[in-house]
Amino acid sequence: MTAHEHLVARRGRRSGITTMVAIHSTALGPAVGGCRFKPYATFEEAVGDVLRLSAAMTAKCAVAGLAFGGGKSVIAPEVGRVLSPEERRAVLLDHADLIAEFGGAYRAGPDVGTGPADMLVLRESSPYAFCTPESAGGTGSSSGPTAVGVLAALRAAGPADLTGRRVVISGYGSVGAHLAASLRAAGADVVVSDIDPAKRAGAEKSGLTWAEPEKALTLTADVVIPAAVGGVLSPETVARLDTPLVVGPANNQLTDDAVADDLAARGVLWIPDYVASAGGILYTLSREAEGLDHEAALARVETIEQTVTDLLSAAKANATTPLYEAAALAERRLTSGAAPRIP
Ligand SMILES: NC(=O)c1ccc[n+]([C@@H]2O[C@H](COP(=O)([O-])OP(=O)(O)OC[C@H]3O[C@@H](n4cnc5c(N)ncnc54)[C@H](O)[C@@H]3O)[C@@H](O)[C@H]2O)c1
Repeated sequence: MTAHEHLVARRGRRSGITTMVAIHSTALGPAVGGCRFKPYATFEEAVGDVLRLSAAMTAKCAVAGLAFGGGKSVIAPEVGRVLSPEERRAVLLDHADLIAEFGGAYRAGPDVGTGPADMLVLRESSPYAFCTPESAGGTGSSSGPTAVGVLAALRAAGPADLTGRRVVISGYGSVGAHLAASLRAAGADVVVSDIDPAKRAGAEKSGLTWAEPEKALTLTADVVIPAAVGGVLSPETVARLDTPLVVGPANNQLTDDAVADDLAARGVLWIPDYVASAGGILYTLSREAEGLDHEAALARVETIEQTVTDLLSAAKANATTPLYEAAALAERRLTSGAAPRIP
């Protein structure tokens, strides 16, 4: 894929905290991507993350059929620093100024560490933030539609009937909780896991089985769903997987693209994260940028099922992996400069 178009990092004039915006591609339209608010051990680590995540957004939008490009932004307070509400607001306003300088070429949404209320603060400087709270006219959290998209991908790749099937979800957060509820309602035996032990009681009360986080991904299961952080699929973890299928919303699950070949060699079907996790962005942009209503936007999220079906057929016909076919599809759309409008 092509090189990045822009990377700007700035120390905020109000907060003194470093924030950055990376635009990977605007070939199909303005770059969209979440604003991640988290401490990084080094500046280079934050830069690496924003570059990787923005490139994944280009592929996510292209494969989803959106006329948008890929971007991402990061707010990186020093490790261990606890921000007061005033300091948090100050750094968000600093970041909003940086976003405004791009004149709409980058548009932010919530990501790890930010939510709809933060998007409202970003909006104070420019209109370039999605997912403000519903009370403020936005579409709020996109975790529900993201879960709907993961379930659509699972329908294309997994067992037709989930009754009694064991599904392990690593990360019992917003998307993980939506998925757990839907999968349990579909009759699956759902195991959840999270690094936050406070979530255990609620999970067990909802009829879910709890697993320790360090073991979750390698449990014997019909489906494993990474729904926490990136970088969880490495050559070492893949060698210990005991499942035929991995599909989930966590961004950048592979430590390296070559891990997709390790997964295939072990007979594990892995649905590329940027394909399975596109439900949130599809829903949000369909509503907020294209003016579709709730039902029409959700119907667009469901198109992920057909996208995954097509990628699996292509991978079978060409003896490749779904990642190879997804990357090739993104590249074709980026080179032609057109994202086909998906109804
Ligand atoms: N929310 C969305 O619309 C959306 C869209 C696309 C992709 N994603 C990605 O999906 C993932 C989940 O998103 P979310 O909105 O549910 O986030 P969230 O922050 O609500 O939940 C993540 C959960 O993972 C837990 N966690 C963190 N590290 C863990 C570990 N090592 N093992 C187990 N649990 C761990 C956290 O305690 C938290 O409960 C993230 O990677 C996010 O980037 C989310």
